[in-house]
Amino acid sequence: MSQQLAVRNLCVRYGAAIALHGVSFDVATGECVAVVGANGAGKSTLGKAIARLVPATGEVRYGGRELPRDAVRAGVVYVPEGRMVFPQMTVEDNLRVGAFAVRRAFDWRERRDVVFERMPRLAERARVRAGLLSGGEQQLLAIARALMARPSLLVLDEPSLGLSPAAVRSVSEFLAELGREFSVTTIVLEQNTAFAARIADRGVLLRLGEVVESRLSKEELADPRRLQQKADGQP
Ligand SMILES: Nc1ncnc2c1ncn2[C@@H]1O[C@H](COP(=O)(O)OP(=O)(O)OP(=O)(O)O)[C@@H](O)[C@H]1O
Repeated sequence: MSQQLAVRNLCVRYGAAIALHGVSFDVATGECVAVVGANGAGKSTLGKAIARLVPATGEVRYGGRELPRDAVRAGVVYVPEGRMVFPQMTVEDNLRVGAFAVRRAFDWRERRDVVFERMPRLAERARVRAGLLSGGEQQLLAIARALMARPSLLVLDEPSLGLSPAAVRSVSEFLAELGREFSVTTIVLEQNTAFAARIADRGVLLRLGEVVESRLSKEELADPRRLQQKADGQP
């Protein structure tokens, strides 16, 4: 698999506070990589820095080139935590807004049909106001809205946050197939390591803004004791 994303020596400061400190890792085309770490480790900051939503120093190279400021146009879309669908708008209109994120002219209806075909639960609720959907359905809608921009790299911030165990299961089932269904590379920023282990090919462990380990196996992701040992610097 070719290397698609190369993050090199990424640093982000919020005033005097350093949130990311020389972060480097790669993601290959079609991979699903989970970035895990405790509260405040820098996961969201890393996702936003990759998607060019916060100022950073260092390099984000995508497809061999420096990722431009307008990352969405280059195919990189960030889905914030907390779902943030437009509650008063229908499911379909939420998708339509997602298509407007890219300024290329294309038929949004065609893309909607592709998304609905793979997400029948949303298709059945096309005319329902998004605020009436369950938490899990809203999370799926947030992902679907991002897919409307036809990304090649999706950065998902805590997709399991605030969901019931059943909703976590249905979102993880969808995400596990996402790469194949939509030819998309995925970075999932997660505190829920059991969820991360279910969907990701491997993990990157962050601690206090630094990468502790960039090649965690699925088995390591699923083992909280092992992760804690690594975060504590034990071999
Ligand atoms: N806008 C901001 N201004 C100042 N400090 C910030 C800002 N955003 C984040 N931080 C700080 O940067 C550090 C990393 O935060 P970040 O949200 O990236 O971590 P996280 O791993 O995503 O945490 P969580 O899992 O709690 O969402 C934290 O110490 C946080 O307080």
